Formats: sequence, structure tokens, C-alpha cells
Amino acid sequence: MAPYTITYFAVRGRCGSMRIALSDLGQEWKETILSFDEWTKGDLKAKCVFGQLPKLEDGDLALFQSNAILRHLGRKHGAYGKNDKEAAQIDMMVDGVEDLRLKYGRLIYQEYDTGKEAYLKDLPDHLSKFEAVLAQNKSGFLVGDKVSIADYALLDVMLNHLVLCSHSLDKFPSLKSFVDKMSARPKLKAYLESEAYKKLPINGNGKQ
Ligand SMILES: N[C@@H](CCC(=O)N[C@@H](CSC(=S)NCCc1ccccc1)C(=O)NCC(=O)O)C(=O)O
Repeated sequence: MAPYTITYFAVRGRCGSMRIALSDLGQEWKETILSFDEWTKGDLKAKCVFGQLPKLEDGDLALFQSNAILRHLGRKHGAYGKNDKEAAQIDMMVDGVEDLRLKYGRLIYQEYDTGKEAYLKDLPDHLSKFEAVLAQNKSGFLVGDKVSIADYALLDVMLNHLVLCSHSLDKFPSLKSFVDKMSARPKLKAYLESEAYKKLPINGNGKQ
């Protein structure tokens, strides 16, 4: 039996990073996919700590909040830095990615038809921050000298942005190299090329 079960909707959404992490870390997982009709019945929602998904089940642990799930997987599988200082830096990067994810989510769900041009105009200001961190860390990772959950989070959001605008990384060579190198990691490459990954829409409203 797979050690992990993800319960979520039939979208990439807030499960992109954790699925990338599980794949790269060589972990298997089961998916419980809910339709929006099943969800609106309300009985599962009532059992969710914050009334929302995703949920990760790890044995008798039921965890909500996508970034808490990512941190749990990082701690369990050696993807959370080599000491407290690196773990703190990884937390900082995960939170920085979350800031961009929230802006992206607002565009997708609230402002897509009128705000895409302005969003893309403003995007380089956010990408430049990750570009600077990657440019100064010769390992090719955001923190330290091995892959961490911060890299999984950044890769997920960058892949979404390359769908939003295929040229979005053209002026950011370190970010582009990061995405190429991460996506070429054998286990991760296999997942990104899988039907399981490709069949899921990125967002819940069909916009990308
Ligand atoms: N901070 C939480 C946020 C979780 C969250 O927003 N979950 C959404 C789904 S994740 C997401 S990207 N939401 C954006 C819109 C959306 C709604 C429903 C399905 C898919 C997308 C949800 O459960 N919505 C249903 C509800 O609140 O009743 C986390 O990081 O897990």
C-alpha cells in the first residue's frame, strides 16, 4: 500500500509542488480525486481542519495546508537542508514562492481577462528575486548544495508561468537553467512526462 494518500480536486493547483517532491524523492502515493459535485455536498469539507483541500494522509497523520505538507515531506525525506540555518533559508524561499503563487492565483481566478498584460509586465520584478538567489548559489539549487522543498515549490510555479507565457524566463538565465536542470532529474522527468501529470488542468477554472 502506498505510504501517502493525497486528497484533492482533479487539478494541479496546490498539489503541484508536493507531487513533484514525491516523484523526485522516489516516493509512491495514492490519489483520492474529488469532483466539485462531491465537494459541494459538504460532508468532506466539514471534516477538513480549515474546510479546504489538499489533504495528505501519512499513516494516522492527516495533514492539511499545502506548504505544511511540503515541509513534512522535506523533513521525512532529507529535502529540508543540512542544518537549522539552511532550513530557515528554505522556509524563506518557500514563503517567497507562496507570495508569487498567491499573485498568480489572483490573476487566474479573479483578473485573467483584464489583468494578464499587467501581470506579465510586473512579473520580471518577482522573477528577478529568484534569479539573484540562484545566480549567487553555484550549486544550482536555491539553498545549500542539494535539492530541497524550496526547489520543488519554485519549479512548480515556474512551470505554471511557462504555460501562462512561454517567454517569461527568457531574460532570466539562472532561472531557465534551474527549470531545465530540475526537470531533467530522472525521476522527476519521468513524472513530468507521465499522463498523470499531463492530464490534469493546472487550475480549477480551466484558465492557464
Ligand atoms: N492555504 C491552503 C489553501 C487551500 C485552498 O485554497 N484550497 C482550495 C482548492 S486549492 C485552490 S488553487 N483554490 C483556488 C480555486 C479552486 C477552488 C476549488 C478547486 C480548485 C481550485 C479549496 O479547498 N477550495 C474549496 C473550498 O474552499 O471549499 C493550502 O495551501 O493548502
